[in-house]
Amino acid sequence: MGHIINGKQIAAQTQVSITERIEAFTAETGVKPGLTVVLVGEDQASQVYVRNKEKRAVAAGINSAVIRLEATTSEAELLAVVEQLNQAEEVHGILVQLPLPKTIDADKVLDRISPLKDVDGFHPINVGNLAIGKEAFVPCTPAGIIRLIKSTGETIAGKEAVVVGRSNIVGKPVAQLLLQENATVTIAHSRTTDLAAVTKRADILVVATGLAKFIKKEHLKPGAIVIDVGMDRDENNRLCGDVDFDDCIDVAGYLTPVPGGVGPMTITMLLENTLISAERHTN
Ligand SMILES: Nc1nc2c(c(=O)[nH]1)N[C@@H](CN(C=O)c1ccc(C(=O)N[C@@H](CCC(=O)O)C(=O)O)cc1)CN2
Ligand SMILES: [Mg+2]
Repeated sequence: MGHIINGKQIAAQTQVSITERIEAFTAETGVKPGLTVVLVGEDQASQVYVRNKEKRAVAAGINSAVIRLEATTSEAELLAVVEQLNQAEEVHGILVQLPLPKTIDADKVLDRISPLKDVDGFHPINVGNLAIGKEAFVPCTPAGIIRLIKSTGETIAGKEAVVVGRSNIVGKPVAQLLLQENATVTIAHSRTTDLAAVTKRADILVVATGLAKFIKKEHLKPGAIVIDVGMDRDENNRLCGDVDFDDCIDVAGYLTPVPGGVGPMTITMLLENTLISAERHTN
């Protein structure tokens, strides 16, 4: 039976060390890292995530604020809010919660966030800097995935890593990070011919397809580290991942559960990015 990677526990442990670092930073500089999250509309899941971000940020010693805007907010109004936050000295991190209402062009909004405060790592400058190995804010979910892989104690360098999914917020950046760790990286996607032949090569398999229980044991190399980024609903409307956990746990070497795997690390990495931003803004 494979080991379950307990993301909830690793996230909590990591939060303790980030809290200590924030405490030391604030004691030394008199500056409290500041994070402002902007939430537009009534999306139920987003409300929960934003509340969790606020709670965990406060617990870590971050000055946390949430700006809640009506679903009818115009793109121009949202851009004006972002502009204000770009100028606000006490705000080190800005995060606009996704998804945004369809009436707003999300790319336009993300492009307007100062790259120096872009703790989500979604701004094209940060995306580009990550790709060329320069200092960048690393997107939170991919950063958390690397921590979870490292928590196994296995080396990444030289391993075959396969990422299934090519989104800008998970697939592409996690592939960049695995490459930085000297893995041999393949990105597979919905148009990949014979997916199982590709995934079976993977010592490290990261799955971000959005398809419930899509990956079965037939897709795995025995002993692989399998990271499930999915947040889907099964036939009983229960939260599940892109990997069929029960089918795969006996073949995988390590597997993240859903819930309790990748998700909790996303917020932890946001706290770390906020601290990093405060450090960069403070001489
Ligand atoms: N601006 C951003 N928007 C969104 C991001 C993001 O990183 N930046 N990611 C997701 C939402 N998200 C954080 O914002 C997020 C999603 C899920 C979790 C999490 O801990 N999930 C739990 C399960 C929760 C449940 O029961 O529903 C888990 O996996 O254990 C944290 C953060 C989209 N938007
Ligand atoms: Mg999870």
